[in-house]
Amino acid sequence: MGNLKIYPSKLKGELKIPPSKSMAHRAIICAALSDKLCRIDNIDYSDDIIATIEAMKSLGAIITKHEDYLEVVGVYKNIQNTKKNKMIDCNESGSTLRFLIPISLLFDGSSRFIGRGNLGKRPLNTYYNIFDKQNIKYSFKKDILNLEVEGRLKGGTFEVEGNVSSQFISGLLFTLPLLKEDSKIVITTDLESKSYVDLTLKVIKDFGIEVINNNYEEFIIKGNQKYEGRNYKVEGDYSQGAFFLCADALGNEIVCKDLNIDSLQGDKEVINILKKMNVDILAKGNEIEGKRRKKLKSTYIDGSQCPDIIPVITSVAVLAKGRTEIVNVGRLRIKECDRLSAITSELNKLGANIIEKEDSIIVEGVDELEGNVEVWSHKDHRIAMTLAIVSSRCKKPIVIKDYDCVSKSYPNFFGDFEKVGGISIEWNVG
Ligand SMILES: O=C(O)C1=C[C@@H](OP(=O)(O)O)[C@@H](O)[C@H](O)C1
Ligand SMILES: C=C(OP(=O)(O)O)C(=O)O
Repeated sequence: MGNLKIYPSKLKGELKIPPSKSMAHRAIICAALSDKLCRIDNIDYSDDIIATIEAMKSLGAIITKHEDYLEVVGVYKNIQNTKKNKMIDCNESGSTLRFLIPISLLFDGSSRFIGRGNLGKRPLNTYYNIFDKQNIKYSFKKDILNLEVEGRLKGGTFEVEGNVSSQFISGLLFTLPLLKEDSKIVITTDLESKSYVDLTLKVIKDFGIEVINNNYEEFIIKGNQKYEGRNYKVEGDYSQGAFFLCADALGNEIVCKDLNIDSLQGDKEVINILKKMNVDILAKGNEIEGKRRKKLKSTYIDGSQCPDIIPVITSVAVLAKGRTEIVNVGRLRIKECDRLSAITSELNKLGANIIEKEDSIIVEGVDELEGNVEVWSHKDHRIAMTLAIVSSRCKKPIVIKDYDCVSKSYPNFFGDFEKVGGISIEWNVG
């Protein structure tokens, strides 16, 4: 994996923010389960999206990649005729894995799920509990993803915790409408990452599926429904736009294009958080820009609903006056790496003052960051991108080790970074 040396520079210009990874996963899945030929526009072929495309192909959908759109022939009519032993490589994508496990149980034969990185360590117990109740056969290895499942999911009542990963709820929401029986999902704790459930409900509805949402406490799903094929355009990604809006908060001048101000994406919360920190947000149509007032102000942040923007928000808090407390973020430990520990150690190497607690982090703002060190992405795309953005405020250059993991969600991140004036060179640490 490569290392990149970044020289501090002011970032300035306009960027088209890439399409939403979360919305793209959902649109591909719905199209691939539908009864027609669908065209999905505005697709970025990140590693995670490629994993979902390949996974749906393994289940029998016919998917053709074009430069900026995807052609999908849904598998609906052939659901009984797929290969008996299916292999689904999720790479490092938690969404692909947790969405596809229940979907695979619509099909005959067995499915083996494999993957890389931290994926085998991310929790799946919610599904194992369901398999035990429904006598679905499964076997898995500890820590390395190698899960084999075989059986037919049956409708009924599914009790699911809401505070491990919303991806289990999404996975069931995709699958249960296609069963013969009616179903109900009962959420047994507070629901975190709620907006991702909203995104699932929105996209399945766009493809013709009806679900009754009783205040996020239970979801009522009639069986025997059908995904109606249609064309779909994926909107811009707030989780990625957040990097450049936070760059604005750090004193850069980037206009983010293609962000829908009416989006349901939970990471749009970056706007409210930055406003609280003394950043004016100027929105004109689909263009958004942050303008920092004199001094960044510390604040109190609840990260339970927007985990993916917390690393980059922390990098803003590092340079805000006073103490910022970021709470309810324990689930960041079960992402591509332990993100709480990674942001604490790497930003502190640059000169930040962050204390890591079990479920929160405390940031005491500093006036400047020294840089002049090697930092590590922990092979996590959101840590690599956070470190690149904060480098613009370091006094001296930094080296990011394993920077190329950005391909998981934003393959052209460093291309865009360079486009707005970022200066970097490949660096051989030796
Ligand atoms: O459904 C989705 O698209 C996602 C849900 C979130 O996961 P959790 O629900 O596990 O927080 C988020 O962190 C992930 O990047 C994408
Ligand atoms: C955690 C992420 O994705 P996933 O859960 O799909 O691996 C992410 O994109 O930050």
